[in-house]
Amino acid sequence: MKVIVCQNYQHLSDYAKDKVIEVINSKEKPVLGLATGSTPEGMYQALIEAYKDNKVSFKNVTTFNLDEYIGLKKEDPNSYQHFMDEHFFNHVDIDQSETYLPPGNTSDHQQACLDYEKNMHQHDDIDLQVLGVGINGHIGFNEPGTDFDTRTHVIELDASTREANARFFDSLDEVPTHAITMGIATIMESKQIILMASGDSKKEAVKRLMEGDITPDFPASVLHRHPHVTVVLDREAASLLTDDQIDHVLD
Ligand SMILES: O=P(O)(O)OC[C@H]1O[C@](O)(CO)[C@@H](O)[C@@H]1O
Repeated sequence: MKVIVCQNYQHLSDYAKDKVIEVINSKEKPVLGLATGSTPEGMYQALIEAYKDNKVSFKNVTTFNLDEYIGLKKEDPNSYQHFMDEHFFNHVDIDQSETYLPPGNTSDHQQACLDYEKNMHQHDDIDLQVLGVGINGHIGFNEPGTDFDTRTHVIELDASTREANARFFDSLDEVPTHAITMGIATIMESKQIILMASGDSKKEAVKRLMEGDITPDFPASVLHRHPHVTVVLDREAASLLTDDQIDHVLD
């Protein structure tokens, strides 16, 4: 696991943008794993700007998102489909029939999980998976206690996750109680992973990631078992790390 510390959120977003472009330019038909949440917003904005400057094209890119709330329609402003459309897909030349999210509003969610996995297997493995991390260590919506061998599945959201995400809804009651998420085994099949964390609220999670045991109680810890993970932090998120836990501090 390589740990990079950037000076601020903009630099972190640019670093992640460069990584995505490098992967896209290294393959004829790249497959990206994408995340939602506040953390990757700056990266998406930087990618849109790079596209407008003719520095990258998404024409041949396929994307699989990590997760989606159960019970929200695609058009709901809080659905992750809506997030991706607004923050990224609608602003670049990606073929939207090659952008996939787990469906959160079907009559049979178990079948939807199987179908999502099947679809992923019909494509090449994910070349680069973008991850954020929850304050409780979740990756995707794999909450503490999730087995490391899980594939795409339905999960009940932790109270702390619903509270953290309530900022996007009118009230806590409106935050869905369940979601569909790629499983931990699904995520670990990606060829390369970049995990971003920004801000003071993530410093404890980052410290635990670097110092704690590898345990389902802290799902992000599984990433120590992956051969190609880059953790990109801003100074606040890295503020509890010691110098020897950091590989590079970028100017
Ligand atoms: O980037 P944020 O908004 O802090 O969220 C962190 C993580 O939490 C989730 O949004 C789920 O709550 C993930 O998709 C994300 O990676």
